[in-house]
Amino acid sequence: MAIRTARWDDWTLEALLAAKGATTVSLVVPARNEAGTVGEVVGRVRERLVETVELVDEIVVIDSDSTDATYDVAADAGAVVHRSSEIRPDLGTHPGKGEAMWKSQFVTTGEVVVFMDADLVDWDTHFVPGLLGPLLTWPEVQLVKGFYERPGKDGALDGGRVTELVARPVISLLFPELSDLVQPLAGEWAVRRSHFGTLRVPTGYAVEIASLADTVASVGTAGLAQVDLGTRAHSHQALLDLGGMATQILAAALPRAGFDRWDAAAPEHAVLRQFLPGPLPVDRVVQLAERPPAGDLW
Ligand SMILES: O=c1ccn([C@@H]2O[C@H](COP(=O)(O)OP(=O)(O)O)[C@@H](O)[C@H]2O)c(=O)[nH]1
Ligand SMILES: O=C(O)[C@@H](COP(=O)(O)O)O[C@H]1O[C@H](CO)[C@@H](O)[C@H](O)[C@H]1O
Repeated sequence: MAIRTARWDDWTLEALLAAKGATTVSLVVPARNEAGTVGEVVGRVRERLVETVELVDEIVVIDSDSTDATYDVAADAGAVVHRSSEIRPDLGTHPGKGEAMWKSQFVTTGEVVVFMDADLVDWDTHFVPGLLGPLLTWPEVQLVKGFYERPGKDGALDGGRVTELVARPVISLLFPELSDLVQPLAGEWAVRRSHFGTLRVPTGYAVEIASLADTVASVGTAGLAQVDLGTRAHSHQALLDLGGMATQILAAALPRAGFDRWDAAAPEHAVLRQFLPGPLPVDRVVQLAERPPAGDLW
C-alpha cells in the first residue's frame, strides 16, 4: 500500500479542533545548544496553538546537556523544560537526540506527540496542525512524517545531505516499502504515544529511521502518512559531524533488515576514523545505544 500523502492545508484549524475533541496533544522539542532559535519555535507555537486556539495542550523542551542558554530561553518562551539527564535518573542517561525524545515520554501526557527540531529558521506554526491532521482523522495511522522543500544557500535542494547520501539508498536497498517518503529523516513528525511506547529508540540521530522501519514492520505502510508542510530551513552541521549521524543511521538500519554482524550484545558505540588536514586521523566515538520500549517502564 502506498503511503498516504496529504497537504497541511487539507485540514482547517476548525476541523482539527472538532476532530481533536478530548484528545490531548504534546509538542516535544529536543534541543541542544539552540538558544538562538528555540525561543521562536516555542513562542510562536504557544501564542498561536495554545493561547489563541487550544490545539496543543503542552509544549515541552528536552534540553540535551546544552552549554548555552537553551534552558532559560525555552522556559522564558513558555515551555516546560526538562534536562534529559534529570528525567528518570534511575534509567541512567545517554547523550543524543533520540535519548531526549525517548525520555520525553516520562514527562509528557499527550495521547498524540508532535516532534519539532529547535533549530528551525524557515518554518511556520502550520507545521503542527499539518502533522496532526492524519492522526486526528485517520484512526489507523500511527506515525506521520512532515516533508518540505529544504532551500539553502545553494538553492532549493541544498539541505538533506544524509537523507540523499545515506537514508534514501538504505531505504531503496533494505526498506523499499518506505520509498514514498519524501523526507524520511525529517525532525518534524508526530506519533500516537501508545505506538511510540512500543518502539525501541536509538539514543542518537537514528531515531527517525528506526521509528519508520519498526512502524512499517509492526503495522505496515497503512500505519504511516506524510504531510507536505511547504518549506523548511534549519541550521546545518559540518560534513564530518554528519559522518557520525550516518554511522548511527546505518548501525540502526542494518540489524532491522537482518544484517546483524553483532551478537546479541549490540555495541554501545562505534569508532569512525576521519581525516582532517594534518598528520593524524581523528577517531570519532559514535554512540549506538538503543533504549527499550518506554511502555515497559512507565
Ligand atoms: O544530542 C542532541 C543532538 C541534537 N538535538 C536536537 O535535535 C534536533 C536536530 O539535531 P541537529 O540540528 O543537530 O540535526 P540536523 O537538523 O542538523 O540534522 C535539534 O533540535 C537539536 O538541538 C538534541 O536534542 N540532542
Ligand atoms: O536530512 C538530513 O540529511 C539531515 C542533515 O540535514 P542537512 O544536510 O544539514 O540539511 O537532517 C535530517 O536528519 C536529522 C537527524 O535525523 C533531523 O534531526 C533533521 O530534522 C533532518 O533534516
